[in-house]
Amino acid sequence: MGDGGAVISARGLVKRFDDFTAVDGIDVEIAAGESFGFLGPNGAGKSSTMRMIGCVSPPSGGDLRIFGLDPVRDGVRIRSRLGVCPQDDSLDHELTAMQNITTYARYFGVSRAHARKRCAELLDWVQLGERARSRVGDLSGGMRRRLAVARSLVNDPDCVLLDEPTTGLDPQARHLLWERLFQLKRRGVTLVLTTHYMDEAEQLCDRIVIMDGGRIVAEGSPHNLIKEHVTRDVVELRYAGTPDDAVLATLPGRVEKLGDRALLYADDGDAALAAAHRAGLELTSVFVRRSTLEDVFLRLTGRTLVD
Ligand SMILES: Nc1ncnc2c1ncn2[C@@H]1O[C@H](COP(=O)(O)OP(=O)(O)OP(=O)(O)O)[C@@H](O)[C@H]1O
Repeated sequence: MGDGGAVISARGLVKRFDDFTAVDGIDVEIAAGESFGFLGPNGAGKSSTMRMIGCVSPPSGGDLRIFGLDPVRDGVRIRSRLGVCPQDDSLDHELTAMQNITTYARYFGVSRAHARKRCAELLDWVQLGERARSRVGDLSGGMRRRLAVARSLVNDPDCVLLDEPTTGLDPQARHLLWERLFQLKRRGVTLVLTTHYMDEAEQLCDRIVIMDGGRIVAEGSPHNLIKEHVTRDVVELRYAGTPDDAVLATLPGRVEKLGDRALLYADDGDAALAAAHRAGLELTSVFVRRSTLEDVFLRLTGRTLVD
């Protein structure tokens, strides 16, 4: 495979659109069997990176290897081992669920007889067996996402690229899809996904990079990133009016002001909460929670992921 077993290896990877740089020299190494995420807000450069990895958009600079191969020269060989689930499902809404997958299977040279069996198995696996004959236009958003995932597996790929797999889905549909992705992970399939949902990154990924403005601002396991960049707990303080900065400065821990609320970062949230009550702030609501990747992003960029 080359690159010491790396499925994906990028060095100084760049993507430019005319004079705009969408991906600005990133280094990424993804090992076989890993579940890896690109986390970042809209416009961070996640999809541009995925499209280069998926061999649909050539890099403007740097070095990229997938399975040790060059995506520009060896795109066909790479794609035969990759599953790609793009952000816009690119499903044909006039065709049935089954037809969407069988058509795709033929691109990969799966024989007609075998394609039918394989596609039926995949539809069952994503719980769409009973909707095989339904037109895609009649399926819900969650069903379409599951169909797109099933379709990306027709060639039995070693690595699956999922661009925002659950954006726009309701919680039940997201959890069903997550469960299926866990199954793939357990089978040893390498998963590479983009997301702007921190809980998705925390749930699914062994390791993530946080992207902002085309660059990587942090890398590590979700657990370690939180440990490294923020405290264990956060107290969310909502207040009436404008709080006195001098009072906020007396609170134990780092304070981050965000519009109508302040975040108080402290390892012992309950003690910090008690101190906030004692400080005499005019609070309308308070609660203590564990720090998340959202807090890491805020710490590193000064912005929230959903800005
Ligand atoms: N084909 C293109 N031509 C010009 N600019 C582009 C093109 N594709 C992407 N961009 C720009 O590159 C930047 C990064 O876009 P990209 O889609 O990679 O971000 P993203 O992190 O995936 O965000 P999103 O979650 O919105 O998809 C954006 O500012 C976008 O407008």
